[in-house]
Amino acid sequence: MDKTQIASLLKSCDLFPIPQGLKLSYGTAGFRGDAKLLDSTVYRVGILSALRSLKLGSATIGLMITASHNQISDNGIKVSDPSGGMLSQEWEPFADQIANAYSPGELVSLITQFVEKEEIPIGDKNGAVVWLGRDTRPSGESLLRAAEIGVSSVLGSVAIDMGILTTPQLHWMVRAKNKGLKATENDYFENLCTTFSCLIDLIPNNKLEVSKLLVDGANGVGGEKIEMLKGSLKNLDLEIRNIGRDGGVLNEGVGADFVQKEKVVPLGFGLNDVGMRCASFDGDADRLVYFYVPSNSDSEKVELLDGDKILSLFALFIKEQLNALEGKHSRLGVVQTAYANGASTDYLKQLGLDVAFAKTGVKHLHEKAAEYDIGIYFEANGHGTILFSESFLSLLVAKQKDLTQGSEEHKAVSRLVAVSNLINQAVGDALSGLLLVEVILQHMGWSIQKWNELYKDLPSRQIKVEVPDRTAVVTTSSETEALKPLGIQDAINAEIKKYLRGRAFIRPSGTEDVVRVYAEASTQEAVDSLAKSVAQLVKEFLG
Ligand SMILES: CC(=O)N[C@H]1[C@@H](OP(=O)(O)O)O[C@H](CO)[C@@H](O)[C@@H]1O
Ligand SMILES: [Mg+2]
Repeated sequence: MDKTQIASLLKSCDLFPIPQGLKLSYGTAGFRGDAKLLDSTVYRVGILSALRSLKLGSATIGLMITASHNQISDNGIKVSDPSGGMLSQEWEPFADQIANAYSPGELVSLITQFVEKEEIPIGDKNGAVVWLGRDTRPSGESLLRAAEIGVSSVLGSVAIDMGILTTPQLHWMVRAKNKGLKATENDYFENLCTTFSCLIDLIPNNKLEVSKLLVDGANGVGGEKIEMLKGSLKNLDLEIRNIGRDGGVLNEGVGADFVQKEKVVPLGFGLNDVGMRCASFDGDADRLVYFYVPSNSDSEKVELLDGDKILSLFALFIKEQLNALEGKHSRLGVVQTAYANGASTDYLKQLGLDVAFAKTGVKHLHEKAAEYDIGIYFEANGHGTILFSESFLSLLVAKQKDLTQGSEEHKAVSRLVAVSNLINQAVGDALSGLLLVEVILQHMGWSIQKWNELYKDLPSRQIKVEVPDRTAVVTTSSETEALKPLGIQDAINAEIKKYLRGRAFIRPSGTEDVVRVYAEASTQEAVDSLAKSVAQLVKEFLG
């Protein structure tokens, strides 16, 4: 790096001093924390994004300012690689180092070393391009300015403010841009509408009366965006609640994370909605869960259809289309994490599917799913998507041209091609996921209750435990056994043994300052008691 570049960095660096004692880790999905403390972090990730773009031949990189399901006072950053997927994990240690570098001198020296090691061409005629997006958090606008300054402090780099977006919209746009396709927000919406309508037209004997779907927008960006889309969707009757107007607070008693973890109705929903099909987004609309209020309900409890159930519905539909194809045997695989309900895994295996497991965090699931011709991945919390390999998709497109129009095989191939265009292959996307669920339910002629009957969830419970230092918990690579603190796993095993179909594990969260406890057992009473005793052990060993 030459002197001008170093001077430019030192100058902008002075604008964003790092708060005393701040210690951040890239975590499960980027940096997160109290928004008031994040200026320096966002500025530094702006620099990183520009370097990443330069490293990859000035490809467009995405930088999203969001803290997803966290409380409104938090914020955070997610970086999209040119493929639309998460930032390559190889760059995470550098992200950690610069986010925590204390003095401007230390920061610039880390950057200089990294630029040399990675042979990043600063000052070449093509500069970096970084697209910035943010969710609806009030802190987003000023943090976005910090990101812009970070990007621009790398000579010749351009930051473009794409405005308020859902996380998956930005990832989709970055992916499309780098593929040389149309990549505006409007193109995103248009693609959803066209492919959805194409799938609707392929439904055999579609005479169904479409029943209303109630959507909980988490008082965030997802609610706003689906409201924009609503008028252009045929065959879908939507009522959107929790759009963030009427005084509702982002993620407070609403949203996919709340509904999935607490299994109760979000605010704005209740006994008047008994039996209705409902869907819930998280704060940046990359997660989707469904639920309904059961008719025997006398409380706020809901019947939850989580990511596992969405995965099962998708798998069933894709498998049905693949079965209609003659010739090539395709590799369809599904990917889950340790949080997947045991009953869902049994069900998927029973369908004859290849079920693989990955660590928590979509970056891990995505990587694994990309190994198949068609790989479907979902976290239980509702984050997931379907990946089609380039080679398999080319084969489908060629087949679609060759086959006789109107034949069953042609219809099946056309459905698969349309799914590959509808579903956001960059990253899990509540909007595109919702449209696919809706079209499949119409295709099957199923109500939400019928869909729920695919299998019955084993009772499960999740608890967050606050401890002085969550990093004291170290797990095996599968995350299902704790290696540290010493002795805790034996104690957990002793608890598990007391319960029929008992399963439990602990891991430190990568997005919140807590240790997570997950448990399953044959009855709700049993699982509550198992989760409680494991949480107690966490307190004893770490408290
Ligand atoms: C149990 C759980 O839901 N964990 C979530 C949560 O990660 P944690 O590392 O568990 O905090 O946030 C991640 C990002 O949204 C998501 O990928 C993950 O599944
Ligand atoms: Mg999210």
